[in-house]
Amino acid sequence: MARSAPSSWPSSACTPSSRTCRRTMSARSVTSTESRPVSASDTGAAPGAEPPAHLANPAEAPITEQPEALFVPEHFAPTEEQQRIQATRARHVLIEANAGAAKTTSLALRIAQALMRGADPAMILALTYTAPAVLALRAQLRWVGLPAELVDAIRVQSFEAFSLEVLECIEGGRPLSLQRLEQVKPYLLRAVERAQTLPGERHPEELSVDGSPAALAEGLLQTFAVLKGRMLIEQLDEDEAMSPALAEDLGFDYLSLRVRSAYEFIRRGGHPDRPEFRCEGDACYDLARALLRDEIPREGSPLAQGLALIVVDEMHDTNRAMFTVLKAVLEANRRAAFVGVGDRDQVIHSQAGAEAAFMHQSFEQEIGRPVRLPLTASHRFGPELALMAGRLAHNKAYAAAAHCATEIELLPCESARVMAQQVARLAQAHLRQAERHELRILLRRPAQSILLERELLKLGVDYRVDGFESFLRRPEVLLVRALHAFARDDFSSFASRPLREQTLAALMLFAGALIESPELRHLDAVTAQRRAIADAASHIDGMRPFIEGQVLRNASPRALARLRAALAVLKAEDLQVFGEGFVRALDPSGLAASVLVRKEDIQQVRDNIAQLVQMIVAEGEGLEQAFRLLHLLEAGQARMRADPRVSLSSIEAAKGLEFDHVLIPHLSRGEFVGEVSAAENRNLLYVAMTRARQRLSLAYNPASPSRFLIEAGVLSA
Ligand SMILES: Nc1ncnc2c1ncn2[C@@H]1O[C@H](COP(=O)(O)OP(=O)(O)OP(=O)(O)O)[C@@H](O)[C@H]1O
Repeated sequence: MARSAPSSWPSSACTPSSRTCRRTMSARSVTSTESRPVSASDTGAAPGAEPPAHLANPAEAPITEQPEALFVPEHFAPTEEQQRIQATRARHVLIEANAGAAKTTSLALRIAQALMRGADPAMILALTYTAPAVLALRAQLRWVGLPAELVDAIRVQSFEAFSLEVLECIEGGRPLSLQRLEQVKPYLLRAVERAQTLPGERHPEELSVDGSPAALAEGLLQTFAVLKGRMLIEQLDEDEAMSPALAEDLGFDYLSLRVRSAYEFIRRGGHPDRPEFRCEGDACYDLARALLRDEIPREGSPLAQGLALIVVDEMHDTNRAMFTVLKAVLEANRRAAFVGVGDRDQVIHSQAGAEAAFMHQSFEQEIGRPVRLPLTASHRFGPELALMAGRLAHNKAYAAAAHCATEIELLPCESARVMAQQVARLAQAHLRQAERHELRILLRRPAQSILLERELLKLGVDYRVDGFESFLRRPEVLLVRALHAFARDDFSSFASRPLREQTLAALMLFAGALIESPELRHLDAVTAQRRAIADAASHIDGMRPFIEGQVLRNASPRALARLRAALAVLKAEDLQVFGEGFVRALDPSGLAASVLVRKEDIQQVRDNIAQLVQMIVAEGEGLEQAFRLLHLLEAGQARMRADPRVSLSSIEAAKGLEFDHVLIPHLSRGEFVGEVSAAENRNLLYVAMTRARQRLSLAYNPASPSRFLIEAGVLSA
């Protein structure tokens, strides 16, 4: 039976552009006889009966006795499981399924179906945890066959971006946005001081700090992220005074909780309407907090957006703050249907309070009993990889669709250098293939890219980096390059303005310096620095005076001693002196520890500089030539094509995406680690492996392979 898309779309919410979109879509999506009609019985309702409350979704279209036309995607035939998700009218639907099991695709089909039913694109809201997940969902919306302008009209946003938009609407403006943890550090130190000096403090003995409070910064910020993500403080009784015993009950120390409340006081202080600043995660937290305190008016609430469909991708990464926002959005849009998808083995943000429970008991208790629908097989990769991924994820069952096959390749390499060379050759061979396939090299830590990038550049392989900077642009590498230029008084290789700006910012960061300028005194420190750097970087001759007049003059005494010692080594212009003495003189760990916050970032600086020095020494041609080579490499990199088929990235940046060929190097003991729990490292490898479509290459040192390779059954014990 042939069915056509509805001939008349509801006009109330129709904008001119969405009308155009709909016309295009209705022409494309006329269903064929192949489409399986999905009846109300799929969702538990008797055909023709009044929809029970748990099915109500009149915002999309009224339920009629007519069997419904299904949207037909362009490039593939949805499975019955996918069609059931697409056609469901259940009010709340949750889908928990393995990586690659078509969760995002099924959300895209569900959205297309809502549009078929007459929903305006503006009535659809898709929320995700990360920016890559936003891209992944948009890509699948296009893949199922929705026209580009229609996809653009659908709101696909991270919880943070959505919350920011809502808050802006309430607050009438945006507060300062702090991107780097280092920008937050001065506020943090003020908060420690405030907590320690607050009159009437009942437990001052709990607040004393041995040594510099700066050393506490990382731990404090991590604690804040968990407290905010979990909204622990907001769930306490307002009259309950904080005490060491209560802090212990909550699983935190008293000092962290007191500093947190001082920090929040400072962050909110000064502005009656909005906080002074926000950093990542704060918008979602602020909105959730305002909701819990009933500060968002129900009448005319900015959350009441007349939505017909709300979907959440990567729901396993939801934390309490996001869940609070989601609940309120559902509450304010009661006619909307909801579909959430996730995979508990992909939780890689537990540090921000992510919990798979929001797809289970919390959902059932606080929102309602959902209809759970299955997606049983991977459509991304073949059975061998599915088996490995299943073993890694605590031996869970893992099926693969019949059309998938993935080659698994093992690359034993006896050293990091050999590994870099082999991976670079593989990338070179990849680019020679006729097909425009994409190779993604996934790294656990950015420092692992240095040798590899050097080899890629040597072979003239175009590549892109995602999730971290190319090593040539990392602040610590720019610092070393700028010190060398300063020592020789030759800045000719800093020809581009953005490079000069990045370099001066890196120097200010490591010097621990603040801009001193009478003209900029009226500005806050962040804005003053941005202005001063923009001014100095506008001309190449501005580099030296800025380094002398701001960096070295305002550096902290300890940083200054390190920078001067490093300059003395560089002035010797001797490769051997450099190789033996540079790291000792600069003391990268000490330098970084006094200005950076996260232990992982401090280790990155140490590792990056160590790798850089090793690389320069290995070139073996003299110091000046080695630095010239760095500049040439950078110039070569700047000339690279815009869409290279080889990319290097962090695993976090690849989450939710997929690639024809995935290569994971450094799968050796002690190398696939970071400042997270063993469980989260395992999840990171699970996410990395399951991004592969046709080929997965795993490189490791055969003398000491990672235990994960053994647990996944890739290697025998
Ligand atoms: N019915 C189908 N037939 C063929 N391929 C399909 C089908 N459904 C989905 N796919 C493809 O399967 C792959 C995996 O789908 P998708 O990205 O939706 O999975 P996912 O469950 O969201 O994955 P992850 O959780 O790992 O991000 C995609 O390449 C998608 O285009």
